[in-house]
Amino acid sequence: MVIIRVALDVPIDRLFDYLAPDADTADIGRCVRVPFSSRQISGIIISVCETSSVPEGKLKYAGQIDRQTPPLPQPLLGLFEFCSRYYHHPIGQVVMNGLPVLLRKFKHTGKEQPPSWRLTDTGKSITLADLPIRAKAKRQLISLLSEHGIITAEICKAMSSHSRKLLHEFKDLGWVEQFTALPEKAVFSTASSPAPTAEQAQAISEILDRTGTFTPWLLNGITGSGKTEVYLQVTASLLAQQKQVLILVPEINLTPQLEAVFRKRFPGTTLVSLHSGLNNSERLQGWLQAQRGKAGIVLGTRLAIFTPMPELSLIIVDEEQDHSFKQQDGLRYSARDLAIYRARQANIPVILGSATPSLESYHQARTGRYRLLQLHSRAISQAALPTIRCIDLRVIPAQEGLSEPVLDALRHCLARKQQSLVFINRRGYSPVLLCKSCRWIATCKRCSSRLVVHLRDRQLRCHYCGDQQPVSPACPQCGDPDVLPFGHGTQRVEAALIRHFPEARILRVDRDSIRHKGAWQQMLDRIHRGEADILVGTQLLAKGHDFPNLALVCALNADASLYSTDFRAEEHLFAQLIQVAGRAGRANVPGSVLIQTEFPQHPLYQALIRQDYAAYAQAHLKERRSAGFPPFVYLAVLRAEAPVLTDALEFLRQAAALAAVTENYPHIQLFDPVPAHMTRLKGLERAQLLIQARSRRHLQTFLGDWHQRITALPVHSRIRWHLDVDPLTL
Ligand SMILES: Nc1ncnc2c1ncn2[C@@H]1O[C@H](COP(=O)(O)OP(=O)(O)OP(=O)(O)O)[C@@H](O)[C@H]1O
Ligand SMILES: [Zn+2]
Repeated sequence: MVIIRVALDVPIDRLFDYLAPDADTADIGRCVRVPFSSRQISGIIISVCETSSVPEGKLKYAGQIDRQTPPLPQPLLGLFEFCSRYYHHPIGQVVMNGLPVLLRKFKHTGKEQPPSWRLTDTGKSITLADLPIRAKAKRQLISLLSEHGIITAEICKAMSSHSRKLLHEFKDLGWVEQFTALPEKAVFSTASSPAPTAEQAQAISEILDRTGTFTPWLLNGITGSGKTEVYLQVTASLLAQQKQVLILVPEINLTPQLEAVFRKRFPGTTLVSLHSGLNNSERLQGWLQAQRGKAGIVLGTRLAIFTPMPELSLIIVDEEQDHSFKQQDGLRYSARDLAIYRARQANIPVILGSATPSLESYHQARTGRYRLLQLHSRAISQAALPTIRCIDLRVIPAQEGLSEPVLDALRHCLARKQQSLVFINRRGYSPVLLCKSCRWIATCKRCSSRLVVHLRDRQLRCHYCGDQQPVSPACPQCGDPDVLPFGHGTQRVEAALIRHFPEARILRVDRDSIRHKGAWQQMLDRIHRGEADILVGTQLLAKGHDFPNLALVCALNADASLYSTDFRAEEHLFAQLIQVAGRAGRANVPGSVLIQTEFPQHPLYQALIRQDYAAYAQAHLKERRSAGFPPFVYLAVLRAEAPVLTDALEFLRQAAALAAVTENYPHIQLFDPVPAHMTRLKGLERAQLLIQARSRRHLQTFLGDWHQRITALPVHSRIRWHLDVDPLTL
């Protein structure tokens, strides 16, 4: 009896058994249609076996197995399994989350290029003497393999079915493996690559010295130090060996630029770009090219970590500190952390690159678990780090968000025909609508948030749930017509700048202005062509960009996140300001940065002025250690939401009671359930329970056991809950 064990996209953490008389081990990793509670759904075959815990009479027959598409390779299945175990998320949902939609739906278009066979290292050590004289077919096959190195798909097809079966038998023994041949030798345009600086050369050679071994590198290079060039030259060397490279970037907005740089450098290499902006068929095509080894480079956002790449030899995670690498709903995985796992699994190097690494990664590098590579100076010899100065708003007031020194500096830049960037991390016109008489503030009905004024379309909008309503002409509470926008967003600053500099070409870049397709690329092109003098932008413009003529950066409302309750807020702000400051003076024009603040003496700004990431990180790590925060402890959060807050809290109390912490898990600390920082979201009340452990192992052992018990709790359908391992926000 042949039974297949299938991962299905259902919220139950186990595999499902089906009868499949025609299946064999070659079907592992293939998609299959199966009956599931009166419907047919798709799943992935995880294993093939002969027995099941389900009584024989109750087993159903599987439907069609998709043998057109190559099966998911074993390492990818291993990654899914790890991900399911580590994040305590149902295996079927993890697998299905990682696959292109069309593959899940059986609607693939690509024809399979059958893989070839070759001996593994174990296989190479097998000699004819190891095989009985009678086993003629086996002996022939081994001779054939050792003589030719490989058996191509065509030869395999021409062989007898018995020989083909033997190949699969050899595979089970670990003697042979299947692989998909890479296309002809990759071509690069070496002409366009600059001679690396001494620091770059050092980094490149150290990385290349350790290809083929699991080595996590932290490439900590200041802004403009040419980290990209390091990625490019290491990639060039690996492509020349017919290998594949995976590059992860935090945001879809960063993919086109990096993609352009890589395409230009490697015109003869197939580069697949995978990000959330693709349609289903584009995603599937890219995925299949990667899986068949045709794509030398895969570049994408976090989901790309699940791309099958048979010849994967390097993973690069650019801007590794970025929070977008962590998915914030459903399967809450960190693509950066999975990259480390995957690199270990494939025994290859992984480069985490950043000017301001996360404290977690920096700590790993300082304690020797990651290897640290540093680039201390800017790559272009004339370029230096910008000078940073604080403007004390207590002494020098701002009007419409802009202080006189900022206006002066902008004027100066305009006169010299240089670009400037006004950074304000808040879109809309103003973040608050306030009644002067009764202090009423417009708030969202569904969230604990204030409504943002979007003056152009005269709307109040919730940036959390998207709800909107017209700006009311009078205060709904007291009737006073004097309701006013309070505080500044990008639109308001743009309007003020237009008044101050009517002759300047001002370009606002935020999520509202890049909404329609193609707008983002058009804006970037305009900036690069020098068709904008003053850029007003949010964090969209803060990182990764290389605008050579940008001389001035002014940060307006940075203080907003200085005294946040979130223990990561400061780290995040420091990184963001270093990033945005780093946009200035990247080429031949010297850069300067002005920061408007009411707290110029704050240690964060003092460290920023010195642009000394290392000193800042070390001081902060000390604080984290004494306060008992990551990376010195390991966290998980159990979150619950319900229409009524007490229900959510009650559920968490029940869950806490299941933990029996003190007896079985002395290394685990459970905190009291509390309302979430943003208690109401999209009409639901949210609460959370923090779990802390001294080691990852302790945390995982506990969570595995606890999660099972919570799953077994009878929970009212009004309550939704999830576990977030290594949460970024509390
Ligand atoms: N060896 C080199 N010689 C000359 N120019 C170089 C060299 N390496 C990089 N550059 C140039 O230096 C500039 C900055 O490089 P890049 O954008 O890679 O910096 P980065 O380290 O990624 O910075 P950030 O962290 O700010 O994104 C680019 O214009 C790049 O072309
Ligand atoms: Zn809302």
